[in-house]
This record gives sequence, C-alpha cells and structure tokens, in this order.
Amino acid sequence: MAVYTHVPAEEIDAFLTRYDAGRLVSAKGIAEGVENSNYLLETTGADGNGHRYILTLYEKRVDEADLPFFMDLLDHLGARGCLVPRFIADTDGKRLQQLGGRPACLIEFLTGISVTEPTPAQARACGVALGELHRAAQGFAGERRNALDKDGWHALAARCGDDFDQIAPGLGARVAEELAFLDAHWPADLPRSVIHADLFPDNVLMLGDEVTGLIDFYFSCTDIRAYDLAVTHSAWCFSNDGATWYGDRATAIGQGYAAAHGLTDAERAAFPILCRGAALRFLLTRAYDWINTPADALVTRKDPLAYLRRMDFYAKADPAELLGA
Ligand SMILES: Nc1ncnc2c1ncn2[C@@H]1O[C@H](COP(=O)(O)OP(=O)(O)OP(=O)(O)O)[C@@H](O)[C@H]1O
Ligand SMILES: N[C@@H](CCO)C(=O)O
Repeated sequence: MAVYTHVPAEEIDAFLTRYDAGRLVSAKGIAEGVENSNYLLETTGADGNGHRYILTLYEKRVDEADLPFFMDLLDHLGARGCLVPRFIADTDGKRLQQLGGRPACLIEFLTGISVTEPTPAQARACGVALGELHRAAQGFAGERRNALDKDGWHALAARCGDDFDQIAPGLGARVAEELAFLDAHWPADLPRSVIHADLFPDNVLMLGDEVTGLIDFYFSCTDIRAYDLAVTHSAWCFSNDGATWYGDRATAIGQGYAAAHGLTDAERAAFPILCRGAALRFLLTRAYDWINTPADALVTRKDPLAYLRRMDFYAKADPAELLGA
C-alpha cells in the first residue's frame, strides 16, 4: 500500500474549496506505488457532472524544491501532445499546497490500466510513447541532476555496506564488482536529455494496445537519453522476478522507440552497458529499501534480487539480441 499520510475526508473536502473542482464525493487511498501517498478523488465537478482527480502527498524521496521542475516539464510535454497528467492550479493560480503536514498537489486523472504481462504490441506502444516523450522534451529548458546517477549508486552502495549480504550471500561483492565495471565502461559522450527514468509498466496507463497516460515523473531528470530506454527495457522485458527474459517484448520496444525517435549507432553500441547500469540502479534502491524497511511495514518491499538476475542477464547477453534487429 502507499498511503503514508492519512487525511480525513472533511479535510480533503475543505482543501478542494481552494479549487474550481466541486465538492468531495469520495476519497479512496490508492494501494499501488511505494513513494508517495495517493488518493483517487471523486468530486461533483465544477459543472456538476462529476470529475476525478489524483491527490498526491509527497513523502520520503520527493524534494519539494523539485516540484516546479516536474510541473513545468509536464506542462511542456502536455503542450506537445504527450499524454501526461497536469498539475492543477487553485483559484489563486497556486499548484503546490500543504495538506496533512505534507506538500500536496491536485493532479489530472488519466484513464487506463497498467499491464502486468505486456504483450509485444503493448511493449511496442510503450517504446513509441518513450520516443515521443524524448522528442517532445527537446527544447525544455529545465534541468535536474539525476541523484541516482553513477555517483549516486556508489553512495547508495556505501550506505548498504555489510547489510547487502543479509539479502543474499555475496551480494556486496557482486555490487562492488559491477560498480567497478561501470566506472571503467560508462559512456561519456552520448546525447543527454530530460528523461523519465522510471518508466515501469505501472507508470504506463493503457487501454488495450493504446497508451493512455504516462505517469509518475518524480525521478525525471537530465541524463543520457538512451539510459531511459535501458531503464524501460529492464522493467518491461523480464518476468517480475527477473528469471525469464522476453526477447519479443525487447524487439518490440526497440522497434517502437527507433520508429518514434531513432537511436544512433553509438547509443546502440553502448546499450548493454546502459542496461547493466539500469539494473544496478534498481537493485540498489530496492536493496536500500529492503534493509531499511521493517518486514512488517504496510508497504510491500520490492525484491532486489529480481534486479540482480537482470544485471546478470545483461552482463552475459548477446548485445545484438537486446534490441532485436
Ligand atoms: N494521473 C493519474 N491518473 C490516474 N491514475 C493515477 C495517476 N497518478 C497516479 N495514479 C495511480 O496511482 C498509482 C500510484 O501512483 P504513482 O506511481 O505516481 O505512485 P508512487 O508512490 O510515486 O509509485 P512508484 O512506486 O511507482 O514510484 C498508480 O499506479 C496509478 O494507479
Ligand atoms: N520502479 C521502482 C520503484 C519506484 O521507483 C522499482 O520497481 O523498484
């Protein structure tokens, strides 16, 4: 579950009076997600026809100072045709509020469901949507450093220290070995851009084979553009536990992205390394959360070893297979 901050319905109703959004009809905590508290709100709507909103209260990893970057980015992408949720301004034009002692925003609700077992057609649609996002991001003036870049991975690994081996014997040594490999091989000169950086299936809303929304931009930042494709690849092309690789999804994502945006030869050549970095990034955040979240906490911890298996796969994979032809 992810409702860390509980807000009484009366307080949400009072909060809504700042907006042109109607009165609260229902407020339901959303179980999915691990980072922030999210509520699905139903209101009477400004026109009395009923309306849905997402109410997000920002918790541990989102820095309030970054919210204007995310807001401006979603405005920029939305204005260029990307299906992304806008932050809604109150009647004074204010988008960032405080609620339940947390920074809070009212956000546009997008329809669609996130798939758990993507078909190749859905994977292709995701690749196209990511390519279109990167096209639309061109010209966006905002910049945000990726706190989870290679330096960030080193810092996180140091914080996990000896505790890695509580998760699996030898994990600490394997992480150290991979960090050393990436230090020696991480590409320096690939094109950079604003990237989503967390485009997992649960952050892509779909109806059938159509993408209806891209959500959860709270890791978006400026980094190597093709690294975003590597993050998406690592999330979409394996079974959840990382034990099974689905080459048909990978080919579909690669073809969709290449059709919508294009990939340079240098990006293709560096792709296996970028995938190893992506796998290590999620291994590390999951390992850190695993070590620092009590086993009986209400939030479900995500398995770090599912990303160790991906990392091991990428380390041995035939580079030609990763993106198909
Ligand atoms: N704009 C939106 N429109 C519709 N549903 C949304 C929207 N934003 C969030 N949701 C729903 O809320 C859930 C959690 O949202 P989100 O992924 O942003 O949370 P999070 O805590 O940041 O999660 P994560 O663990 O993926 O980082 C989503 O899976 C989706 O079901
Ligand atoms: N998508 C991340 C969690 C949110 O960043 C993961 O599955 O580890």
